Amino acid sequence: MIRVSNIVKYHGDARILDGASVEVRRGQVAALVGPSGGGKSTLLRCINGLEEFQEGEVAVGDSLKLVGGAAPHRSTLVALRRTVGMVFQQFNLFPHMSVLKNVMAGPIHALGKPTAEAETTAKKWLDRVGLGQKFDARPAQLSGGQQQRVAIARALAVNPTAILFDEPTSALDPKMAAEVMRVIDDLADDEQLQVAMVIVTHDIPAVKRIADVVHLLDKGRVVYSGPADEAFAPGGPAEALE
Ligand SMILES: Nc1ncnc2c1ncn2[C@@H]1O[C@H](COP(=O)(O)OP(=O)(O)OP(=O)(O)O)[C@@H](O)[C@H]1O
Repeated sequence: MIRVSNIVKYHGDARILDGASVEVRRGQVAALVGPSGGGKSTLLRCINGLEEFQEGEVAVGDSLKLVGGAAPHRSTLVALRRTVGMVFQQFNLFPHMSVLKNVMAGPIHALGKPTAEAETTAKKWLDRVGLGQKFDARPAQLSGGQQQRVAIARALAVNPTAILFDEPTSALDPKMAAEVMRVIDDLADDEQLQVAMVIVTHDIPAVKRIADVVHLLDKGRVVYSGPADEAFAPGGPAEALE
C-alpha cells in the first residue's frame, strides 16, 4: 500500500506539489493524469525517494516512511529501492548486459539472491512479458517496446510492493505503445499479483482500460480521485482541466 499525505515540494521558489494526497492499495492500478507540468512525475519520484520534499509524508507498506523536510535515512532508501519498482520513459536498461542479466541484477544485488535463483526468477518474468526468446539479446538489439517490456520484467523481478510507471509509452510509436500497455493491462488483471501500480501517462484510452482509479493532478494538487468513466465523462473533472 502507498499512502501519500499532503506532500509539498519546492524547486527553488516554485511550489511544484501543493499538498497532494494519494492512496493506492496492493492489487490496485492508479493513474495520475493531468496537464503538463502539474507535478505528476515529481509526485512519482517522491514516492520512491528519488526526490525529497518539504512537507507531508509518504508511507509504503507498514514500515517504510519518508517525512517531508527530513533527508531520508540511507537504509530507508535502500529498502525503498527493493520495495518499489520504477519503469521510466527511456527504459534505462544496462546497455552492455544481456536482457537476462538486466533482469537478474535486481534479485542478485537488491535481494542478495543466489545466481541460479535470480536466473529462474528473471526467466519467469521475461516469459511473462513475452520475451522468452530474447534472454541473450542486448537491449540495443530489441525494439523500444521490447526494451520497455524488459524494464517491466526487471521491476517485477524484485517482488515489489509497488511499481511506478513514469510515462512508459511516450517514447514509443503507437504499435509498440499498445504492446507495452497490453502487458501492463495483463498484470493489472492478475489477481495473484498483489502489487500497487501507479502510472503516469497521457494515454487516456489506456487509462480508461486499465486504471481502477484516476487521480487528476493540477498545479500540484489532486483535484479529483475516482473511477475513469466519471473522470473523463463529458463535462467531467478532466475536461475542466484542459
Ligand atoms: N529539477 C527541477 N528543477 C526545477 N523545476 C523542476 C524540476 N523538475 C520539475 N520541475 C518543474 O516542476 C513542474 C512539474 O513537473 P513534472 O515533470 O512533475 O510535471 P508533469 O505533470 O509530470 O508534466 P508532464 O506531463 O509534462 O510530464 C514543472 O513546472 C517543471 O518545470
